[in-house]
Amino acid sequence: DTGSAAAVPIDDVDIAYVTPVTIGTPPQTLQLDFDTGSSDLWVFSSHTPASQVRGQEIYSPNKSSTAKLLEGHTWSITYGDGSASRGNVYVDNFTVGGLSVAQQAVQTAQQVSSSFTSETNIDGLLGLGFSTLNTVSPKSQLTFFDNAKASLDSPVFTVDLKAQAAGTYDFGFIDKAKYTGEITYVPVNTNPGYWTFTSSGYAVGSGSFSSQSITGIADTGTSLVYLPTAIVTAYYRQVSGATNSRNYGGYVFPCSSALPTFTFGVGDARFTIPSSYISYSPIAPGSSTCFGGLQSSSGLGINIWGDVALKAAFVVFNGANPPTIGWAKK
Ligand SMILES: Cc1cc(CN)n(C)n1
Repeated sequence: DTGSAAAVPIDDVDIAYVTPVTIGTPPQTLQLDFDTGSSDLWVFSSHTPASQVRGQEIYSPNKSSTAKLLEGHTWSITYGDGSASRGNVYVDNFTVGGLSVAQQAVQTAQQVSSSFTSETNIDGLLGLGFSTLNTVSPKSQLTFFDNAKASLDSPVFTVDLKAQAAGTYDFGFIDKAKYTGEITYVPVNTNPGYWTFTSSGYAVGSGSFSSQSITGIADTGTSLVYLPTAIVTAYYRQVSGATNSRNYGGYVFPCSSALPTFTFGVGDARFTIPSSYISYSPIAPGSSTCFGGLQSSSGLGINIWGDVALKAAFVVFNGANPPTIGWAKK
C-alpha cells in the first residue's frame, strides 16, 4: 500500500500545515496537523465543550457505525509551546490519502487549551513520532504510521513542505519527482521518541561552514528552527538592528533589514534556508518589526529543526529497523 496527501499552510506565514483525513463510517473529514514531534492522534470531537470549539470540524463517534469506545482509556498531552489537550479514546477506520487503517486509536478531546481553540484551522493532530511517546493510559496506542507500516510497500513516509504552497506527505514510497540529487541518510536516535539526528554544522550567509555536531529533532509540528545560542547570535550579528527581545520572546529585527541565508549540514550535504523563510513574520500585523524564523533553543533543552528548515528540503522518515532520516535538495 501507499498513500499521499496534501500539506496545506494554515496562514500566510506557514505557522502550521494541515492534511485532510477521513474517520469512521460514513467518513468524516477533518484537517489535522501532522506532527513528527509527538505521537498522539487527537481530534476535536462531540466530546469537546462547545465553548472550546471555534469553527473546527469535529469527529462524532456516535455517528460512525465502526467506532468503538476504548473502555477506561484516557489521554493528556502538553506540547513544547505550552498548548495542551486531554480526553478519551475510540478506535475507528482511518484513512489518509487513500491509505487506510481499520482500527486506528482516535483520541477524542474533552478539553483543549485556548491556543487550540483559537487555531480555528486545525481540527487536531496526527502524531508521527515514535509510539513510545503516546500518552494513552492504561495501554498506550500506536501511531497511524506504525499501524500502517506492515502494509506499506516500504516502511517510510516523506515530507515535502513548501513556503505558502501545498506540499505533500507520502506514505510507503519515495517519489523521485519530489527531489534532486542524492538523499543523504543519517542515523536516528529514537530516545526519547523523537526523530533525533545530528547535523554536521552550519554557515551564516556566504560565511565559512563551521563543522560541529548539532543534535536535534526533525519536527513538522514546530514552525521555527531552534538552535544553540552561540549559533543564533552568530547569525543575528549579521542583521542590522537585530535584538533578542524579552518582550517578544526572541530575536526581532527591522523588517527592512537584509537577512543572510542559513545553511545546515547533514553529513556531507548542505541545505540552505532562504532569507525569506527567516524573515518569519511582523510581530503584529503591519508592524515594521519582524520576528526571526531562527531562534535560540536555550530555554527548550532540545534543538528543533521545524518547518522553517523542513521547507528547504525533501525529508525521508525511514521507519525500518534501525530507523534513519534522509535529506535531499528539491
Ligand atoms: C501543538 C504543537 C505541536 C508541537 C510540536 N510537536 N508544538 C510545539 N505545538
